[in-house]
Amino acid sequence: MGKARELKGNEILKHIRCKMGDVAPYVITPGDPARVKRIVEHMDSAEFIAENREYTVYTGTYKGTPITVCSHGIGGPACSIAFEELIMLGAKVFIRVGSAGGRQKDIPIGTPVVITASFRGEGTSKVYLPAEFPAVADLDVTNAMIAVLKESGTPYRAGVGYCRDAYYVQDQNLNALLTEAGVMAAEQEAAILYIIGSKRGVKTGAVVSTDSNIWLENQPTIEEKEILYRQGESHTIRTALEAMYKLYQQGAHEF
Ligand SMILES: O=P(O)(O)O[C@H]1O[C@H](CO)[C@@H](O)[C@H]1O
Ligand SMILES: O=c1cc[nH]c(=O)[nH]1
Repeated sequence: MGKARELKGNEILKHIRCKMGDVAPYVITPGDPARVKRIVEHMDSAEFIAENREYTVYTGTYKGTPITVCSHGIGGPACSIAFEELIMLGAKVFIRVGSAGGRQKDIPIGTPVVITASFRGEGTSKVYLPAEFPAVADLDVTNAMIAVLKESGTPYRAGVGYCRDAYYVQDQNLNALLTEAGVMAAEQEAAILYIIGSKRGVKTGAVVSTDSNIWLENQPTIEEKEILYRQGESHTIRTALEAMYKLYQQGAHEF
């Protein structure tokens, strides 16, 4: 396992602009900085730590669980920087709270999807580990999120995600193949998070709300999609926070 780089003294890291002591062992990472604020609203309290480029960071507690919320931006290079710097500062358990395109016809927009593993259709993760290595979420993190969704009776899906680089390129043959193989949702960061988790020895998982679905015959307007996505997002935020609480009770960060 490759260790994260060690820090020098009170070093402030270049991108997330945090230093030792700023980051909790439990980290929730949305892509969108605006989502950070919507997550933090549900915490007991949270302090603004730093804002630089696409990275906005708050640290606080949820039901006594020490949690940092840090946005990671869009795509592999941006998110890998956030994950690496957070790990250097002591992050141990990650949940990505994201958006994604539904890839099964029966997934309505606004559905929470727990990504249990991810197809590595992007470039960044291959710099860390060869393409044959599976991008898999930590079982305890995944199980905690599924338990929260089951307990609340929220309709959800769980399964393999499709992680990719080029948002505006659609390979229809690959899309059809992956849907046939049961892939649930397409997004751009879960595989990188899971591979960095394996490489650096931290626990990772992801829950996304679908904001679209390429297979729907009647495509909603962007405004209708946003309303449905936000309904799903409220479930993903609650799922991540409650899962972190469960994991903290289990001592998931003690390794
Ligand atoms: O909403 P976030 O978390 O950014 O996730 C998804 O949205 C972005 C693309 O619109 C990509 O980052 C993709 O992974
Ligand atoms: O990558 C992504 C993210 C959100 N929605 C999509 O359709 N694709």
